[in-house]
Amino acid sequence: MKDMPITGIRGVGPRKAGLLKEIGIETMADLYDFFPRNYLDRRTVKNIGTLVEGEQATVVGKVRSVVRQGGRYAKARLKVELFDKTGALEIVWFRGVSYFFNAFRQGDAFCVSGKVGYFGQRPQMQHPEFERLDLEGGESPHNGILPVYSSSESLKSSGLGPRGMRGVIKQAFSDIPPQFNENLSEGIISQHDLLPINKAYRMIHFPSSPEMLDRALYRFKWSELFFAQLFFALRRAAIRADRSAVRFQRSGNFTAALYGMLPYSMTEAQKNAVREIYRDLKSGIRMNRLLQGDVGSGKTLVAMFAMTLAADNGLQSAFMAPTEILAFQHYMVMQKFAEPLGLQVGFLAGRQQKKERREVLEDLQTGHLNILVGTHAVIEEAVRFDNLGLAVIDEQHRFGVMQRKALLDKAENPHILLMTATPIPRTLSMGVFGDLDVTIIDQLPRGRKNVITRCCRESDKSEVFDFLRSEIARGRQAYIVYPLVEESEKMDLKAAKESFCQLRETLQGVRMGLIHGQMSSREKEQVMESFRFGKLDLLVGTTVIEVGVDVPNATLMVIEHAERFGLAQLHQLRGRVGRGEHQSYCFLVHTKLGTDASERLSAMENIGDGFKLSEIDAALRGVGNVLGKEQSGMVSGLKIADIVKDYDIMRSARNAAFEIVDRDPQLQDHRNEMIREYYIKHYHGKHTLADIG
Ligand SMILES: Nc1ncnc2c1ncn2[C@@H]1O[C@H](COP(=O)(O)OP(=O)(O)OP(=O)(O)O)[C@@H](O)[C@H]1O
Repeated sequence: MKDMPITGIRGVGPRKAGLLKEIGIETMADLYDFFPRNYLDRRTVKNIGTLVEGEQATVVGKVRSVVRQGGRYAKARLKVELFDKTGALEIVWFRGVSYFFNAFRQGDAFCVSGKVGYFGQRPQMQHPEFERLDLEGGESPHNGILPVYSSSESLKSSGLGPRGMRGVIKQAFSDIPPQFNENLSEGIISQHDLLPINKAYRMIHFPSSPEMLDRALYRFKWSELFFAQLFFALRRAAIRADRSAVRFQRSGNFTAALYGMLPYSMTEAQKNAVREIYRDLKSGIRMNRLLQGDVGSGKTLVAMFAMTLAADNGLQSAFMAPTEILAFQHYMVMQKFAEPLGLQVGFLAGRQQKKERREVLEDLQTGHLNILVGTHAVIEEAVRFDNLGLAVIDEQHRFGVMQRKALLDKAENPHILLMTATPIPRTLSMGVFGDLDVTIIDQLPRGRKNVITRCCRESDKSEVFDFLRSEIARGRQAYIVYPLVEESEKMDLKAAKESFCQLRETLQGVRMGLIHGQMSSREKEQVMESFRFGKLDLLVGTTVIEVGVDVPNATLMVIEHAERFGLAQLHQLRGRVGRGEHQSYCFLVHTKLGTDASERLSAMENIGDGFKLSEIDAALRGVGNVLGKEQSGMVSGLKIADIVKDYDIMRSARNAAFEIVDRDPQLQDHRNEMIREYYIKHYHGKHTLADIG
């Protein structure tokens, strides 16, 4: 029945069916699932006499007059006067005058929504949303709630505007009253006080009261989020059910020695992260954990502890980073820790000489190497481990699913530690990383000071340079970063190179280096190394210095054309300073500022916490854009629920989903049959961000 074409509905012929197909409605089921985009209800309908300037309001009234003005030489406009028993409202159109002229007829009733302005003493709305009502037919928001369906210009002109759609859907429900298959168990429905599915469908289309509408919306949001979380719960259970991951039995000498040689005390957040990871590794269940930390929070050390525990248990670790600069930097840090412990660390990247590479591969295969650090070179076919027990993937979102999987395929069932320095709002974590265990490092090492951040104009640059000189005179180092975006890559690079030449003139005596993506890996690494070892005072570059670069003596970051960067990127760039005990500074140099850019830069001036900034970013750009394509899988699939606004509903649905899977990991219990059926139909075969095991 639900698969039947909509031409079965009285009044829907081939022409209307063709138009509906354009908006994705072909079958009866599509039509039932075409939920209203909005509702007009008596809680929001106001009397015309009570309208207040500036408010967004809905009114219902009858057309008293329709006047068309202007035309050939003067600007055309249409004025419609709408009245109710408390007053009159003027509605004005400056565009689409002919179309609207035909839409309004004297005596017809309309419901209009828009922003209230005042013209003289009279309330006015310009270009409001409107709907014709059939008051005699009982269509009045005063009598109940009126669903408003999305429509398009072509649908409207063919009688399928919101009103026409209402008619079609009403007909669909009354011709043969549909029966929907319940997809939640009785237990869940009563425990969470949800509307049964048949009632929920009816109430979402034809709510009998505002309360019923709220309950119908709640039911659909809840079940949508429930199945999304069930997907996570089942994925997680499947990974945990696989008990073949090696149990790391004990912390041994290496771990103790690493702890003993630390030049600083670990933060509580670092200690907690290590504890959680150790608990996983020793549990005998495969670890699948994401370590999310703000910039400079010390994730590398946490990873080092995990890899040291692997070594204590005679197992190898792999550490994969997205760029050579990063991989090499990690290699050096790990080498520094590992050498005194007697652990062997190898490095693998595309640029290596054949002989060097052969030696690394041999040492890896014979088990001589404890840790292999590298770029995606570590997933190449020729790379064979003796006994890989732990795979660490830094900046995990910069690798594709296949690349991450390739690393895990290097052993039977290695434990997985994913890392990211791009915080996402905590509230989103549950919806995005729902099947991963997440550890957050939200504390910076003791003694770190906030990076003092200031916006300045091009014209203030000479002061910025004076400051830069004084920092360098005090033995500190600095970065100047230029934007480089794909669309204008050539021009941007040219600008960065030219600016570098000019800077040489302006900042004579300052030892400076240039770094950008078109240099060879070796050239880049040479410049980086000179900077790291203090042979350069100033590093001028494009965003290759964005993520992970760690030079604690650098205290000044100047970002040119800061208005062109996103918030997350600005925060990452700023994170390159403030990594040692010295007070650090960030100057955001900008030219013209639009509203969004100005909000971004002011957020940077006032907020240092990456998690808070990510929330602002999500509010400014939308959740989907912040998460990026791959990460927003579940978010973009949501039809009715909103991952941010419906956070509480998600929490309730998630608890329910995880409880069920805890008790019944295969959904075999007959009480879960309906859930299972629906799940298999809609979710089977999909994958998540963590779906790499
Ligand atoms: N507990 C600590 N006390 C003092 N310094 C620390 C501590 N932990 C790490 N560090 C130092 O802080 C700096 C940042 O650490 P690390 O490079 O691991 O940060 P991160 O979390 O990877 O940050 P990013 O993502 O910005 O690269 C390093 O120089 C490191 O030696």
